[in-house]
Amino acid sequence: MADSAELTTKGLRLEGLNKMAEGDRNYLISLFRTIPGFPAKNILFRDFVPVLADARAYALLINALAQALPVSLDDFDYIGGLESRGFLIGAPLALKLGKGFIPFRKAGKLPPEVYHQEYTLEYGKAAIEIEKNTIHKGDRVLIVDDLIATGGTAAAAEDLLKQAGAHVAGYSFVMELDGLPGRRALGDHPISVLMGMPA
Ligand SMILES: O=P(O)(O)OC[C@H]1O[C@H](OP(=O)(O)OP(=O)(O)O)[C@H](O)[C@@H]1O
Ligand SMILES: Nc1ncnc2[nH]cnc12
Repeated sequence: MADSAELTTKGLRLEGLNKMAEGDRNYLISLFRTIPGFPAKNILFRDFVPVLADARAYALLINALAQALPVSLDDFDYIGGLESRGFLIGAPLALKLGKGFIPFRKAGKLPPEVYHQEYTLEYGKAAIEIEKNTIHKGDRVLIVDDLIATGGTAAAAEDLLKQAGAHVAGYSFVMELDGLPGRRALGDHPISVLMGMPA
């Protein structure tokens, strides 16, 4: 496996991050990493964990997501975070926006009763669940995650909400892997991404 490399603005497609002052943006971007060959051969693993360890960068990231919301605050009731990286940004964003947070967990972690949905990842298969008593018919949920690749995880989140008679209000991602059909899996929902990059 090759060494990890710092992300630079070169090669990035800036969307939500365009709104940030250049100095802050370059600082934030310098704390993302790319690890080639992890967790499988031919995968460029895009990693934002170093951002979390840096108080300034973490705050910049959550502020950027709040500035780039794909819908207005009145258009959703909850933020839904996708385990596990989606928790690390979804929960602080929910607190900042004054919304409740719903964890979409990997299968087998939540007590019954749950809604259950299987899906396919860029490098494997998985299933996610939500607790039946945390979500109700008609609820509108803004789904938050660090990254959209194939869109399988984010689409599974919508399938889970449908089982409850609830709705996706929109999707908010930090990173989008360009060249993969992620957005096509999400229909017409409003989507915001902070930046796109090669898959
Ligand atoms: O668009 P997709 O092809 O579905 O891929 C994106 C998903 O993959 C990663 O999560 P992962 O399942 O690796 O779990 P983790 O957050 O627990 O690391 C990432 O955090 C997204 O949730
Ligand atoms: N290339 C990638 N890097 C980080 N997380 C991912 N999840 C799915 N694909 C990924």
